[in-house]
Amino acid sequence: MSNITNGQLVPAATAAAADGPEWVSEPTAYDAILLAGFGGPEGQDDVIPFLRNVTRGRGIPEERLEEVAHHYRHFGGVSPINQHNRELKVALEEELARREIDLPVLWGNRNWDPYLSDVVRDAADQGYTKLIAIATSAYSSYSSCRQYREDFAMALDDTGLAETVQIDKVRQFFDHPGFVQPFIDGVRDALLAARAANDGLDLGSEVQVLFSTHSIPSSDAAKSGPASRGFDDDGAYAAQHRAVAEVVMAAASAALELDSSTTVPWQLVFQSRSGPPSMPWLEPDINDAIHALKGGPTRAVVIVPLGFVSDHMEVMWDLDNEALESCDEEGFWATRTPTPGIDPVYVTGLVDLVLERRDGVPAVDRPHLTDLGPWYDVCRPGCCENVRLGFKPAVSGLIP
Ligand SMILES: CC1=C(CCC(=O)O)c2cc3nc(cc4[nH]c(cc5[nH]c(cc1n2)c(C)c5CCC(=O)O)c(CCC(=O)O)c4C)C(CCC(=O)O)=C3C
Ligand SMILES: [Fe+2]
Repeated sequence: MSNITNGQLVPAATAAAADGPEWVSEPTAYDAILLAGFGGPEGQDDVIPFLRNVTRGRGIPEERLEEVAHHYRHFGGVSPINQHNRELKVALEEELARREIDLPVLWGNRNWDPYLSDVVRDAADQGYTKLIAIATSAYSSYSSCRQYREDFAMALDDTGLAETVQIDKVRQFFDHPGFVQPFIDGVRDALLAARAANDGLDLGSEVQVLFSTHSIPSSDAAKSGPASRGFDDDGAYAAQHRAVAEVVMAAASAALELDSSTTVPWQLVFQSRSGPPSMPWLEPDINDAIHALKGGPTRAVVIVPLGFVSDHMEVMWDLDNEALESCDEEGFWATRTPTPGIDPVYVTGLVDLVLERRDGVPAVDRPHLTDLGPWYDVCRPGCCENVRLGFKPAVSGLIP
């Protein structure tokens, strides 16, 4: 049976109504999990070809590419991200075995070996034709959701397997407890450390928690999420981050038993801006936000990599190197909290996401920590469109 309609791929079982309560897809007998990563270089010779893969047709200025190449070169041309995904694959396999769930985990990347096309071909060779994808990306936007869906469609097209292999994708998991809990633990521990290291620190005024995520072009932000939800100019992308940050602050404050009159100051900031300076991207930049704290009551800064699932290059360079240095310049005590990585609560949560999808668990029974969720199994028409690059076929989305 074909799952291509109007040039757009849709899964065999799609939600009936655009935004109705019945948006959950039907139970599906998946036969394998597709762990889909970003990919990264694994040696100096890989750096330039990798950057070309990522930025093809994107209008990223040459200076920016040279700068980013330098970040990779500094670490021997090796991004830690592939190793993270190898470790995550093993952790998922162990969790599946522990729960006696018979689903193999196949790993493929968008931008580097092992490429998605090769993995999809291998899957079909082994007889796996109903894949449930976990992309290592939690929020809604072109770069963090739709681009994965387009690359799945491209892999099916490249391999000629669009008629044979179905690729569905678990919902965006920004507000799933498995993803959020490691950030809550991290903020709690960081606030304790800040208090221990700074005599008489007033958590209600002298600390600043900076929730950092990848900046994206403002035009992508505006299109993130379904138009029908009526998000403001920065779209679902910013709204989801703000909502999760609120949950993290409330839970960490509760864990520290702060009295109800103490509100720890926090803000959402953006990092790793790329693209030409003339193109608007989400702001403020984390370094500008740190410098802007100068002259105020702030003595300690807690940096939370809320937009990232592991300590990859953007975390190692842009946060651990640049942002911590900005804090140092202003004389602030500073720390960076962990990413989910292979935290058991995160790994368990990812397996739960696969099972709720396999079993068609009703929306009301799906764990979610913000009012925005639980997010959709199947993306709404036009969700996370890229107005710069134009329409491309994508799996796991409803037809416009
Ligand atoms: C939202 C978002 C995430 C988070 C969601 C997710 O995790 O998927 C993310 C993750 C990542 N981004 C990564 C690397 C890069 N991203 C680039 C470029 C871009 N990212 C963008 C957005 C995002 N990116 C955008 C809008 C661009 C401009 C080009 C375009 O319109 O597409 C460039 C080109 C150079 C530059 O411009 O910086 C590189 C090298 C790595 C791997 C790191 C490693 O190797 O450890 C990871 C995990
Ligand atoms: Fe990126």
